[in-house]
Amino acid sequence: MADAVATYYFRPKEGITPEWAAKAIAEEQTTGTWTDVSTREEYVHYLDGQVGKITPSGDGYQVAIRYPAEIFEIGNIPQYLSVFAGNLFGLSRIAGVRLLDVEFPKEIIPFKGPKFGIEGVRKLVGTTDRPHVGTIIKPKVGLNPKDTAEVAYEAAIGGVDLIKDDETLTDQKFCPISERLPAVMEKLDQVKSETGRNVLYAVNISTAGDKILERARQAKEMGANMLMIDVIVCGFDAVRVIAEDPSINLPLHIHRTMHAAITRNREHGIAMRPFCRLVRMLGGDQLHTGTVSGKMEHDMQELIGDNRTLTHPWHGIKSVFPVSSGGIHPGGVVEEIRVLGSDLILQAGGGIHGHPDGTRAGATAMRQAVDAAMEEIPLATYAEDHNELRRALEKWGKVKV
Ligand SMILES: O=C(O)[C@@](O)(COP(=O)(O)O)[C@H](O)[C@H](O)COP(=O)(O)O
Ligand SMILES: [Mg+2]
Repeated sequence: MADAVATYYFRPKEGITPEWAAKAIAEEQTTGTWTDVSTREEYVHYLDGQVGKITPSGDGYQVAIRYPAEIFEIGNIPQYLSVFAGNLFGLSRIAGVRLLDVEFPKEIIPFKGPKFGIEGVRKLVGTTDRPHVGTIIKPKVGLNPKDTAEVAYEAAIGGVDLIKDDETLTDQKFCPISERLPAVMEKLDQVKSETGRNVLYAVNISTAGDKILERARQAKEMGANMLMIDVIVCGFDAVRVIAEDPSINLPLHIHRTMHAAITRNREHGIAMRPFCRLVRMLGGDQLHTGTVSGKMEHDMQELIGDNRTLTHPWHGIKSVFPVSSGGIHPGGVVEEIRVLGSDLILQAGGGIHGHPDGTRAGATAMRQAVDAAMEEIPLATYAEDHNELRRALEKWGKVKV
């Protein structure tokens, strides 16, 4: 069986050699600890982590550590994470260590991956190559089910392909799923009969581990056409549980709220790339990865690589739609598409509901910006005879990255 290979950036503390630090990581994550122990029988050494070539990188070093496939309990994602992303982060003689990526051999991926993927989601929405436009209901929380459905209708009739709950909205008393979901789906049925367009609504089913499957099944019963999971706070395996359930068969929109506590620090933590691989193998159909023009901290080269990890051929597993979200507005759309391509979901909350003429105009302005980009017409030119876009550019301007 092929091994898994994890690549780390690390910076040893003063007086500690990179060789010592790399070995400490490999030991800590496999059969070793801080001192030699008499109980480590010869026959366990086939599970030892193997330190690869150490190369200088910025203020620190990069190293690839090989983990024998036998160390993994096949299919147990929490156990996988404990090996390549476990205690190593706490080792005091290492000033900082960041997991950059993991090469997973097929043998340790007994999962089916996305049920829909980019192709399947495009089929549901009826597109072939243009980016999808999505919106997040704003304000994040507080609206009652009736007003939520009204906002959803305005965004859908304005042209969005996707509507989603915000990451903090679940089943609170002021907007219970049992009222919100049917109300929104009724409005989307109305949009379908008025326009022929099939708009997806990602209802947020994030909840406790022992409840999430039942909540997903109930949402399906209530007519959901897409589900949303906050993967970091729910746990990666929650995605697998929902994706693998044959009775659910709905596309999964994966939000990564809390990720930045782990991914943002370039000296210490876990980059987004390993999370992209996990979400892809476990069955997420869409995943937030970041923007090049928005409000959240981002690194363009890392982001391009993360999106490639979701969309490029990989062990025969379906692709995942990257979601560019967070401070997105029509003035940034052209740059997002120029840098990240058109297999992309451009998602705007403030950038749609903050439009001077309201949600419907905001949605239309986003679609117009996408059309301008796809037809390679300068945004300002396109805005001359597209009023919604013109008004958006007046308010937020154009972005250049
Ligand atoms: O709450 C928000 O901020 C958003 O709804 C965006 O709203 P706006 O469009 O109004 O900014 C999303 O949660 C972020 O995109 C998450 O960040 P990321 O995609 O980086 O995980
Ligand atoms: Mg949000």
